[in-house]
Amino acid sequence: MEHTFDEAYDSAVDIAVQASLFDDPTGGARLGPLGTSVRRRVLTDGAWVDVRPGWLTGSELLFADLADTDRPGAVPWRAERRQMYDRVVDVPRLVSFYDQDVPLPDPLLTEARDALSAHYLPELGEPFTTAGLCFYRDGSDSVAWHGDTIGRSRTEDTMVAIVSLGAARTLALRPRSGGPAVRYALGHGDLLVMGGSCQRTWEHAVPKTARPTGPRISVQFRTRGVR
Ligand SMILES: O=C(O)CCC(=O)C(=O)O
Ligand SMILES: [Fe+2]
Repeated sequence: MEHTFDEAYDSAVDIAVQASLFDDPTGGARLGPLGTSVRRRVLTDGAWVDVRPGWLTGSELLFADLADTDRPGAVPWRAERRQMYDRVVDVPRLVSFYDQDVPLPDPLLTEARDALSAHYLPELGEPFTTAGLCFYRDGSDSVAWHGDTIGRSRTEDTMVAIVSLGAARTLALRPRSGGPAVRYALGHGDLLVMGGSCQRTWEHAVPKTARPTGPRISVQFRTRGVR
């Protein structure tokens, strides 16, 4: 029997995928190095953004686990109302917050947090301790313009590290002092870190989109006493 190159290639890929799913409890998800693969963009007013595209690869199973509400240890997703400045607003997305010392819902998230803590320790001076998870079910889920200014971040510089899973969504940032927004399309496995004065001097948002969009989960790692 003759095989074309493509058929032979396809079956080899099938076997490789099945083998990795079978052998590896993470389903083949991997964190790449940080180091010099992280690119910094300096914004105005002492704010900056670091981006590391594709930091996490092969994370389809991780996404499915975080989205699955029936499995043991499932993420306790809840609808959110949030105090923003002087108002309480409806936030159309699901959230879950893992405080310091609460085990994260997947060992890969613990690995990610620890890798971020190690990479940023010289500059940040403290580890990332908490994880906020957000679930944007489709393009009509979003988060309005805000800074993460609850706690020390109201007055102090800090870092918020976001790992994005699932469908790509835009994370937009704009200076509070006025001026153009900057936009990042955050796709599967991308890392974005907001640093310096970013929470105080800039705002960020995940805008709604009319384009058909699959679900996205974002994981935000923060330091102690920062929301
Ligand atoms: O989903 C994101 O990437 C951003 C979430 C966010 O800004 C927040 O929860 O404070
Ligand atoms: Fe935020």
